[in-house]
Amino acid sequence: MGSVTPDSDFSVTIPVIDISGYLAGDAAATASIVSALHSAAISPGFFQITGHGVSSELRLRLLTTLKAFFALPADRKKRLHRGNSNSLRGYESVGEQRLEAAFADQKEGFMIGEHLPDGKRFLQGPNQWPDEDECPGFRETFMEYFGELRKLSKAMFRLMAEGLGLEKQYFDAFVDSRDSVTMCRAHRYPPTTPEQAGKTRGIGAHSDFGALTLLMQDDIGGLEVFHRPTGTWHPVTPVKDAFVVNIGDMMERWTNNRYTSTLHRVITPASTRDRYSVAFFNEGLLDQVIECIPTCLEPGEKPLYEPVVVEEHLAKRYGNSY
Ligand SMILES: O=C(O)CCC(=O)C(=O)O
Ligand SMILES: [Fe+2]
Repeated sequence: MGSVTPDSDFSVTIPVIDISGYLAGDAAATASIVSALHSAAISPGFFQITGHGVSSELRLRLLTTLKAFFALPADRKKRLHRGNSNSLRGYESVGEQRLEAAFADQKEGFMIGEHLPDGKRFLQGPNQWPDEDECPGFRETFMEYFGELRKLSKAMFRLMAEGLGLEKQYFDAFVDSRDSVTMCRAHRYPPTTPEQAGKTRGIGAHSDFGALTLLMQDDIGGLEVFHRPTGTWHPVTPVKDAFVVNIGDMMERWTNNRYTSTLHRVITPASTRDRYSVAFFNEGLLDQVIECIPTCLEPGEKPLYEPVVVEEHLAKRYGNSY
């Protein structure tokens, strides 16, 4: 994927949507939130949400404990390597994932999910954690955040359901069952030099595999989305207190391409500071069949995709990226 300098007179707008009216139960506000979200999901497939109710205290506490975790000695982190896990839980060092063939991602990560002690299925299983005295509060804070993002995800799916003309509980079981697969990965992107900036990838160009991603990013910047018609890259500029939300491949397929799963990447800007982000991937229920949602088909229109089971779809996509 070549990098093209954006035209000076062309930019992609990433809408910022305040969802507080919906959370407060305001019907008029909800109608306009549903419509803003629906059109953002169609294009550009990325938006940012504010007024989401996840406290700044929790977000800051998570960032603080993440910094402490990534600052642990390498051998302590490697003890928690995701290679120990059947469900990709745990630590990965810089360069281990490759989302764009020509570049090893310049990030380190730590993945958690719902703790399922006897996980026998794909992506299901126990988490790995550092000892409490090594990294006080890390486990508790990360799991508290995980629970909050689960709740917020359910709200986002309800808004999408309304936008798609479905009953609002349509996705509830998919997103919020005990067995719903949700992978949450924290990242640290080491700073880069002016010489290296633009030549390496924090994370290579990719689209997300699952249905919907909620991302917390700090104020460094570097996340970019691809505009296919012009072949140009555009920043997702950090907005204070906002989560970035994007449509993944599963939702694109489910909606018969009504919603767009947009290619994105992270170019680590030249900086003296690390960049931190935390992605929450809603991957759904492994046995769910993803098959064109009825309201996404005009009379006479044909589904673009064969039905696929979530587990098969994810196994293929995760397999290709590691
Ligand atoms: O760190 C970011 O800003 C984006 C991460 C991302 O795209 C991913 O993990 O899929
Ligand atoms: Fe992504």
